[in-house]
Amino acid sequence: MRGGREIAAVTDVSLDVAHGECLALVGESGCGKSVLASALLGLLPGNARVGGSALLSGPGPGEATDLLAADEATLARTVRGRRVGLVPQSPAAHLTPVRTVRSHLAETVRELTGAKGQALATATVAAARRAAFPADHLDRYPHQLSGGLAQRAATALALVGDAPLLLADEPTTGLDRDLVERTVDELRGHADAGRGLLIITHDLAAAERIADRVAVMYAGRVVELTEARGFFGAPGPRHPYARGLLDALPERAFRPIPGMPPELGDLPAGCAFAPRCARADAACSTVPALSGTAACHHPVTAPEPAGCGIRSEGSRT
Ligand SMILES: Nc1ncnc2c1ncn2[C@@H]1O[C@H](COP(=O)(O)OP(=O)(O)OP(=O)(O)O)[C@@H](O)[C@H]1O
Ligand code: NI
Repeated sequence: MRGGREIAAVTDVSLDVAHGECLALVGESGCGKSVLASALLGLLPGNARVGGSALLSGPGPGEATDLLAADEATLARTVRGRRVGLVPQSPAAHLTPVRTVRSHLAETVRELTGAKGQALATATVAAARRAAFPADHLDRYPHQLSGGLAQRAATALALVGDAPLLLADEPTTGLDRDLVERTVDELRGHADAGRGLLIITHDLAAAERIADRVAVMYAGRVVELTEARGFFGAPGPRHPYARGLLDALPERAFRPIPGMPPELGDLPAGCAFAPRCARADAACSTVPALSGTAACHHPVTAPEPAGCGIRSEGSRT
């Protein structure tokens, strides 16, 4: 909310992540990805309103906790770090400035595993190694870390608890390509061990590398939710926006989606993507429901020749 206005940052989202599964949440900046992750962990500012439910299986067999209904004490004591791990989007902001990375990691390892003494020291170094955080930088303070190192420290912290669900919000920001791959492979390992992984990323190559399914958000809504293999390969995305995201990649058509995402406080009536979409017509004045895998009145049904599907006005680079 700005200036007393109310903004719907996330609307009508329905997602699930299974044990052993990696779901990648993608979409342009400002579409609501981080708000969704923050809502699940009770980390939204006090003036935010959240409706609906978010069920996390456990703690016992056949039980589930509604994260949106849970009180702060429950979230702080039993959920955050233990049942749901978080790699936050701005890791530097989550590290205490006056403590070294070793001290941060050791505290988390002690809290979550009970390790003490030499075992704690060894486990702390091992936790850093999991996220490719260099052991000889463990005694640095947050302000002495590059963006990439702060990112790795945050990932190391999030992995310590081996939580049944891990939310990783842009976990590869600031990393070189080889470290991107190493990091997402480590995250994938979290899913391969039977846990759930929701990765939020701009990096479609990283999503393609590790995701089982992909959810595409646009202006606060999930517009496509589908198997990663068919999304990145054939037949490709069905939503024109999702198709545009892939076509914009340098290694694909390198053709940007024309225009800009709408302001969330000033959404067009009907399909929010219609003003940027070559397929839009009168039907798009109503919001399309997610039916099948895409929320679109005119989903793409077959691969299209280059130049179709996206309105071609605007610059090409
Ligand atoms: N505390 C807040 N007060 C007002 N608006 C907010 C607040 N937090 C987020 N928003 C708005 O909610 C929208 C969604 O933001 P969010 O951070 O979830 O986007 P995102 O998809 O994660 O983008 P990015 O890829 O840049 O991280 C944005 O338009 C943002 O301006
Ligand atoms: Ni974000």
